[in-house]
Amino acid sequence: MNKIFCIIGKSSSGKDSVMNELIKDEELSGIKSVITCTTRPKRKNETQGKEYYFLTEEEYQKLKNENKIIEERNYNTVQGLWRYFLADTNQFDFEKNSYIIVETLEGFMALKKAFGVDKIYGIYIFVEDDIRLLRAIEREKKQENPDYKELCRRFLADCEDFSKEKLKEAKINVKIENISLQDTVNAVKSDILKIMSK
Ligand SMILES: Nc1ncnc2c1ncn2[C@@H]1O[C@H](COP(=O)(O)OP(=O)(O)OP(=O)(O)O)[C@@H](O)[C@H]1O
Repeated sequence: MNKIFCIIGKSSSGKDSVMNELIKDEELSGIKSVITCTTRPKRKNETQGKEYYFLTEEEYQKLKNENKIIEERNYNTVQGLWRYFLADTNQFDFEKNSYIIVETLEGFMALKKAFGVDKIYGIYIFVEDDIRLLRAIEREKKQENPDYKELCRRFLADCEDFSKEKLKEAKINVKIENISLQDTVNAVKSDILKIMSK
């Protein structure tokens, strides 16, 4: 059954790393990536249209005025307001394709509301906080202008965004621990193939 598969997880849990491996996998070539938009600055190793469409605040305002935003979340960061949003529903054709997207918990809930519970499948990627923080610091070190203040803000915000209560309420379909990246990718892949073949 075709669905939108949502990869969900805290900051630096490994969502993008998992996603990058899945989209390269030929067995999953029938699944289209849903690329969301953001107004946050592009990181050094990111590519326009790959991880996100990096748009300006003006471009966001235009889409908003045209009622093309399905769901959005906004963060007041130390570098200013960063928006993350999904625009335009026309891209989904469940007769033909399944889709995959990296989502927040709120985004996952919004998609269930917009498309119905049966169409949305949540995959929660997690790793213990100590490992996650170390991975976040290592990733940040490689940036041209490392922003450890923002890293800390996001780390703390995750505690609230992914509280036990919210995770329970969201009813995510499956939870997978990201110790070895390859094992995680394999687990996610086999779960997706199982669901699609039903
Ligand atoms: N299994 C793993 N073992 C070691 N390092 C990993 C593993 N998975 C991911 N990483 C590394 O951890 C860092 C965070 O991973 P990634 O950027 O994929 O996380 P994310 O969940 O997409 O984060 P964010 O939401 O903050 O963008 C990256 O530097 C990545 O290379």
